[in-house]
Amino acid sequence: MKIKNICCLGAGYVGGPTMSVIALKCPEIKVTVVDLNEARIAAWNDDNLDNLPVYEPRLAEVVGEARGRNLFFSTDVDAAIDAADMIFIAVNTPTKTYGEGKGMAADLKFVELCARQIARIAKNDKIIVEKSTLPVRTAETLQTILDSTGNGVHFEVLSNPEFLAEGTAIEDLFNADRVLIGGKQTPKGKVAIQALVDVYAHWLTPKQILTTNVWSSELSKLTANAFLAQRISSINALSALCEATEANVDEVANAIGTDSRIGPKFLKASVGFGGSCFQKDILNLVYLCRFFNLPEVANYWEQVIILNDYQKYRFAKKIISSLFNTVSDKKITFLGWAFKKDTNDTRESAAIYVADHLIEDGAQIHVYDPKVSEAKIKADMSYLWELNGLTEHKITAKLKQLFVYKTPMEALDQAHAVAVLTEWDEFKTYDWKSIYQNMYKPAFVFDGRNILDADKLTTIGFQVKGIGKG
Ligand SMILES: NC(=O)c1ccc[n+]([C@@H]2O[C@H](COP(=O)([O-])OP(=O)(O)OC[C@H]3O[C@@H](n4cnc5c(N)ncnc54)[C@H](O)[C@@H]3O)[C@@H](O)[C@H]2O)c1
Ligand SMILES: O=c1ccn([C@@H]2O[C@H](COP(=O)(O)OP(=O)(O)O[C@H]3O[C@H](CO)[C@@H](O)[C@H](O)[C@H]3O)[C@@H](O)[C@H]2O)c(=O)[nH]1
Repeated sequence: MKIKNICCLGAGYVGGPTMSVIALKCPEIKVTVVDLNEARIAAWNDDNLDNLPVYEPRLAEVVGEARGRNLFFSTDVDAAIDAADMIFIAVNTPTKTYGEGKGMAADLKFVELCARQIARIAKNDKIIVEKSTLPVRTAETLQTILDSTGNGVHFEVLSNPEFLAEGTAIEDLFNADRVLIGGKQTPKGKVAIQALVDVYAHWLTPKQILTTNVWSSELSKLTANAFLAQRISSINALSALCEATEANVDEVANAIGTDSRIGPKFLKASVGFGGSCFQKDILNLVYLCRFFNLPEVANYWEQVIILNDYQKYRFAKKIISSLFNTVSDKKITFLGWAFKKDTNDTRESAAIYVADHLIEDGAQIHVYDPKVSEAKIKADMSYLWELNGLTEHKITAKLKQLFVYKTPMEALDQAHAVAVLTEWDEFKTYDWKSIYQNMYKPAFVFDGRNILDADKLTTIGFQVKGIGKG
């Protein structure tokens, strides 16, 4: 079966880049990405490619080539569903903030709405591809909804989780370690799996395309993120021990990473992992384990999150204790707000939680991030405080302790301390000598990413505190 028309529900960080790459690599397939969010779609259609709603290196180039040729962005969801023979669901699946499973389970309401809409519109057979990250056995729920509300057409549900990391999305899609496709082992299931394999085979080798049953595919996505996050929490746990013993966490990571069984990647100690996926997916895994009455397994994975929270708190506490146990009315400059470099995404960024702790202690937080806007930074804090039950009055008061700048030098002028929250390359290139001259003394640098040259900064006169450095 040859796919001619693809539709993707959800034009976010996954739907936008993945469909752009599919369109680029498969010029004979028409790809339409739809979203309910009109502003987002307008931004994807903006003539100025600098205004795309997602910042990713090389994304503008890919969109520029395919858009209008065989790549389209639209809010007409019904028309796109009707025309497609393969429909990707790439909508958000955040942690539930209400009701049963609040704070743990994935909120599947957006996915369910997609299934109901597809069932209502579809008049011919369609392949439905789960691209969103979903709890194991969601395909069963989708199939039930599709079959019981549909117009008698056949729906074949595949699981095709996405493994791209933000900041390297295009590179990850062009040269994926692997693409995973789970489907039913029935004749129709196998045809659907092959149809999706053929899409990816436009640019990936057979070795890069793995096929499994649906449940293994769904569970592999949660497992991959749990293992990756576990490595970060492991090295971050040891960073605390390094600080107490004068060992150097980067040296320890390098020493263990050269063991080919351990490997060097994902061993960078930090202020804590962020992003929309790790925490959400592990909480979801923990919830599933408890649901299946496996409390020991649940507790094991939950510790990865507990340690990550500890790491963010520890960083904030270190700033407070170093600044003579009070940050009240002191200017602390945050370099970086995004959850990692080369993205404008701030979801679950460590910066949000560190800022919360410091603002609670009376600090004035002055932020510069090369890709994150003032509105976004303020919205991130307001959202956290709303979730924590703060009144509007209290939120307005706390926002007065938060300042955002368009240039780093303004943010750094007359600061008591600098904290590096994101590992943007440009921070390494600043004129740290003149920054020092314009700061209160003693001038502190808290490098939450261990990216700055600590020896050089110490020579200039800074008091430098890295992560996991004694
Ligand atoms: N962000 C990542 O790097 C990443 C990587 C791999 C997997 N994932 C998973 O992919 C999924 C999407 O993540 P994201 O970061 O792209 O989310 P996102 O919030 O950036 O985008 C989701 C989009 O779906 C839209 N949407 C919601 N309901 C809709 C509907 N019924 N019809 C049409 N559009 C609808 C929203 O308006 C939003 O624009 C999640 O399950 C996530 O866990 C994310
Ligand atoms: O050694 C490391 C590596 C990462 N991080 C932090 O961990 C977070 C997540 O980073 P990364 O995994 O690179 O970015 P994501 O875009 O969140 O990607 C993860 O989550 C995606 C969504 O599920 C998956 O598709 C990817 O495979 C998975 O890497 C960020 O805050 C990083 O700064 C560290 O602190 N130390």
